[in-house]
Amino acid sequence: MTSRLSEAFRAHPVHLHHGDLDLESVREVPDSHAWPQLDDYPSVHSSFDVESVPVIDLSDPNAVKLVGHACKTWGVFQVTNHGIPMRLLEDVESHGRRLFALPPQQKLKAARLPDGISGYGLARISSFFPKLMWSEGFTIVGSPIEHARQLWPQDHTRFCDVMEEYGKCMKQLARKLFWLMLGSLGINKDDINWASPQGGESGAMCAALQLNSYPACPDPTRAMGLAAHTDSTLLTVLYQNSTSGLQVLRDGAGWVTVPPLPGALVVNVGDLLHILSNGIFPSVLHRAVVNRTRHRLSVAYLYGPPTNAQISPLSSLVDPNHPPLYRPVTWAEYLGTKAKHFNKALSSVRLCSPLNGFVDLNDHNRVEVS
Ligand SMILES: C=C1C[C@]23C[C@H]1CC[C@H]2[C@@]12CCC[C@@](C)(C(=O)O1)[C@H]2[C@@H]3C(=O)O
Ligand SMILES: O=C(O)CCC(=O)C(=O)O
Ligand SMILES: [Fe+2]
Repeated sequence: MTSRLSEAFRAHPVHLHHGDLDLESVREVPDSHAWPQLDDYPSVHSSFDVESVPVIDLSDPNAVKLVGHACKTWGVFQVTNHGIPMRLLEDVESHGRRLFALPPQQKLKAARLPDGISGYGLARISSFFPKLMWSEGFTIVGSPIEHARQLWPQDHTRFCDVMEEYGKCMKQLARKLFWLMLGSLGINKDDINWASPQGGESGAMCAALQLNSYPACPDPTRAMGLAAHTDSTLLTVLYQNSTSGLQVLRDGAGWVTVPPLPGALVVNVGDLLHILSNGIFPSVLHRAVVNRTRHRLSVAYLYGPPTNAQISPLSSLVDPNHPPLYRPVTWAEYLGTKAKHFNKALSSVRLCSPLNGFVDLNDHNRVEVS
């Protein structure tokens, strides 16, 4: 059976009520958006006493080693000298702003369908929480042209052109990052048949572009921008504007803010790379918090394998002391599992071998069997 990324959610429709609330204009956090226990872990802001997310210069001759270390210890890092022109980042940001600044009724014309993947709407994961998040999103898979026409009947091409160019540049960067990450594990292009430029027999690599908008919030201590999650990707490349909000969960340290650095991009390991690395790279839990005075925008490039390629722990990382921790799964299947089980998706594909002793979840450590 073959399927496309856009079909991944056919079997798992989510019916989210978009509501009539315009977050831009409310003066107080309404009950529908008030989260009772926001701080399940203490929040730390980068300061001298706390380690911060690594920043890696991609032109550094040591880049492979640095990337490998960051992936093993954090599952996230920032990159500079990544080759994406600043002008393009600014254009994507301004077109994103232009989209979210449209009147609510106009945006809803491009609403994501319950069983669809692209379009405007609340984060898919909203259905798992009793309270709504303080954000709006717009997801692009393939061409955004149909939705853009709904948004701007007279003038949709500028938006489409910028997003298309951004997608192309991101694809190259994501590919480069993917091979740097795997290179650090001693894996090269001959070791994975589905990852050749044409995708071997299973088709080309797939991706989604996610624009996220977080309006300023009258009481950020009670609202959640985007609830804690891991990405169902191989890796994600995130552009965040100059307003901070992204936080990653660090073992033993709590939530660590990833500070926006001008021109830098945030790269995180997703669930599928965690599986591929047989647990060596943690899929980092992250969330977005909101700001009292500033509107925040982020753009995530969610990079994955061909939708029907079987992803399983790489054979060179498996031996009697390191049994495979996960069963093979396709991206299409995994997205369905995520739609159903959300943060338990990863443990649901974990092999419960008596050897590895039912270790649950993305435990951030490889299980050593002696
Ligand atoms: C290719 C993807 C990956 C998706 C689903 C689909 C399109 C949109 C992505 C996100 C983006 C926002 C967080 C997330 C958790 C969500 O709700 O939508 C992501 C999800 C995933 O990584 O699972
Ligand atoms: O806005 C952010 O910083 C995080 C966005 C994110 O995690 C996502 O789109 O998957
Ligand atoms: Fe994410």
